[in-house]
Amino acid sequence: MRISKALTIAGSDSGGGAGIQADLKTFQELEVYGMSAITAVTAQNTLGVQGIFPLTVEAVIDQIKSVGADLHPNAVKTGMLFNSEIIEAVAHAIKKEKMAKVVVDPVMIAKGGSPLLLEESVDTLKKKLIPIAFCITPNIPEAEKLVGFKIVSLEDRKRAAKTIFDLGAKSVVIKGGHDDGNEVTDLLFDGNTYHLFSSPRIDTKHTHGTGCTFAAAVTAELAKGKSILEAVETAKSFIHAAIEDSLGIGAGHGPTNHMAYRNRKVNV
Ligand SMILES: Nc1ncnc2c1ncn2[C@@H]1O[C@H](COP(=O)(O)OP(=O)(O)OP(=O)(O)O)[C@@H](O)[C@H]1O
Ligand SMILES: Cc1ncc(CO)c(N)n1
Repeated sequence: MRISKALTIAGSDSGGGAGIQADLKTFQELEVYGMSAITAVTAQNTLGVQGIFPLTVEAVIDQIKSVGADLHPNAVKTGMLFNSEIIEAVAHAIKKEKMAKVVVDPVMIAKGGSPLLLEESVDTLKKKLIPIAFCITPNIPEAEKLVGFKIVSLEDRKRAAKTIFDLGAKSVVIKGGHDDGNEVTDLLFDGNTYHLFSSPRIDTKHTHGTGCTFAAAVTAELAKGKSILEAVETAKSFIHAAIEDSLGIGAGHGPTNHMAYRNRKVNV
């Protein structure tokens, strides 16, 4: 059996709904072998982030090197990177290991408001990581930080996607979870065309880790050799099912159900 392989370079969420844990669960559900390089350990649950413990640059680099030297991932995802030193080290290690199909989820702030990236590190992200991204998946507030203007209309969002594309990413998805309205629309710009992916907005507070899960699904599909258009389409279906069938655990913003997409396929 030839299995596709994906590496996530991200923070650990002790609550299991976001970060490394969400990524590995998503890879597994999409039948991709998952590997991890942990950048920071967070003490976190559905109520918020209680502690952040970044790893040393050496620890982060060594994990990426170990995976690169032996397991050769078909695609890579980055999530919480926390500071400029880690961003630079990750960008350098990805290039050195010649890893391709890099999906950058520019994680900045957790749902409860805790910073998962230092404010001063946004510039490093733009200069070092975006130029090597095959795809970048900001939500609306993250995209605003990257481009420096407010995103209100669809035209603003298209202009923002083009601006981020011009920083060097091969494709850009600006997610619509933070927009309002009855529909949630994600916008993909692949350098030529703007594609819209819409679904009904699910009325729920259980959206912890939706961004990580969506980007991990894109990464898994790219690892299998799918096009960016196909990968985003599958990721949108995956996250919609995961939110719709959420597990209802924890007293705050609960996690999504990573098993929902597979269960639905099995039951049709
Ligand atoms: N209420 C909702 N109903 C349906 N789909 C949603 C909802 N909220 C988010 N999504 C989908 O989930 C994905 C993630 O979008 P979102 O903008 O919430 O990301 P995010 O803010 O990065 O998430 P995170 O909470 O992990 O930081 C997108 O594909 C979006 O369309
Ligand atoms: C570790 C980690 N990464 C990303 C997010 C964003 O959802 C989070 N809450 N925690």
